[in-house]
Amino acid sequence: MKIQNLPNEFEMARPVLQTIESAGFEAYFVGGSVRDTILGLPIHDVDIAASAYPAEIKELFKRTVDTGIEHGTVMVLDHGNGYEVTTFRTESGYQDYRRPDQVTFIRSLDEDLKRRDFTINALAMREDGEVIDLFNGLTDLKRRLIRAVGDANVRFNEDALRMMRAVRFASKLDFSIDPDTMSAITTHSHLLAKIAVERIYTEFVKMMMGSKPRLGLQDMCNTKMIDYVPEFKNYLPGIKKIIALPEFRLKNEFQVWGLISFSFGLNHKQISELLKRWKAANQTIEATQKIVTALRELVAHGLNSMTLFNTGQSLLGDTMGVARALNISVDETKVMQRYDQLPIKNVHELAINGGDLIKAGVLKPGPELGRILKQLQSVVINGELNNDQPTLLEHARVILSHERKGEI
Ligand SMILES: Nc1ccn([C@@H]2O[C@H](COP(=O)(O)OP(=O)(O)OP(=O)(O)O)[C@@H](O)[C@H]2O)c(=O)n1
Ligand SMILES: [Mg+2]
Repeated sequence: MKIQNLPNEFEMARPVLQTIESAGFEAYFVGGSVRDTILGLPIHDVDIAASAYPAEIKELFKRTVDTGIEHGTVMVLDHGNGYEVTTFRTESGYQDYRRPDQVTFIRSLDEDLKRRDFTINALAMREDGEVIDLFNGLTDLKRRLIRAVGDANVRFNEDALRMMRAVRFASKLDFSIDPDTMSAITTHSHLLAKIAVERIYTEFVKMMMGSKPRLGLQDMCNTKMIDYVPEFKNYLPGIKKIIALPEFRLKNEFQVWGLISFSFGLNHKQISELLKRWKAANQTIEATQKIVTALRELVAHGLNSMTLFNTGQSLLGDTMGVARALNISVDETKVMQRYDQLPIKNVHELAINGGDLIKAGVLKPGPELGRILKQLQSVVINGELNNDQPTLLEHARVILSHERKGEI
């Protein structure tokens, strides 16, 4: 098959392939970009595989970076763009079912394609658009099937993460998993316990952001993979709840963890514990906590102004996204209108700051300042007082005098 009208990303990279080929080597586009182009999906980057060894690639181009040279990958810089060129290789010395320790560079495309995970990922494309398809990947793309290259048991023994990749691609592309491949996943699901949590995290989040996340979770349950993700231990009822939801789409990582934490019924501390076990970034933990707080209020009595303020516009958008997924009915326009009408959107918009309070002789520098400012901020946000400096100075004085009287 020959693909006509290649997306621009391929056109831009074409000179790199031509340079390699004119030196007498072979070069192809490989991996996800070929798969996604045939499916008519947008692509982000192109991967190139070549028969030239890394040292030979480096001789052919003026500017290269050794991004992963021990695995055969050299980044070629061309017209301001970087292209990863990986030497054809076989992988050996897989240790503990993780990524290979050793790779052997080879000159044969066939051997390189043979070591790849799924038939739809084992396509190679020449710079003119001609597709090399040794394992019926094109048929599987048409049948919408995830099928291991060769013996699925061998593929998953080589790299157990591939089992998560199978459910990730099935969810992302709305494909089914070939029965032999599925049964090999069930046989080897325990090997997932050996995989670093960070690698599972990436695949899991991508799966949840796919078009069929519920099927992905169901597949993880059916194959028992879920039992070997210790981060989900004790949360099976929550997972079942998500599977029982109507079909949904999530836009980003925050929405994924928001949906999960809400469905698991977690409080802030539990969210932090769960996500720390997943080695999530602090930003993700905080965002998830805010989304869950907002969701709880939405369900209970509607969002209060302080929560609108604390959540912020972008995470409010994510909260609406999760509410939609959870089938919680919300008047989204009204929520956003109320946010737009908040008297201040961030702490800098408050008409008074610590310096002003000190200058006016209300307070001395110290920890009291922050506390009083927080109170002023909250009366403004709740609409109890106007956001102007004299009013707020006066209110600060009132708070302090009440407090002092209270102390006596
Ligand atoms: N555990 C893995 C990871 C990758 N690959 C091969 O390396 C290619 C590139 O890997 P990667 O970029 O991780 O995946 P893509 O298929 O390109 O998907 P994505 O859209 O997520 O980049 C895959 O297509 C596949 O041929 C593999 O065989 N086994
Ligand atoms: Mg890729």
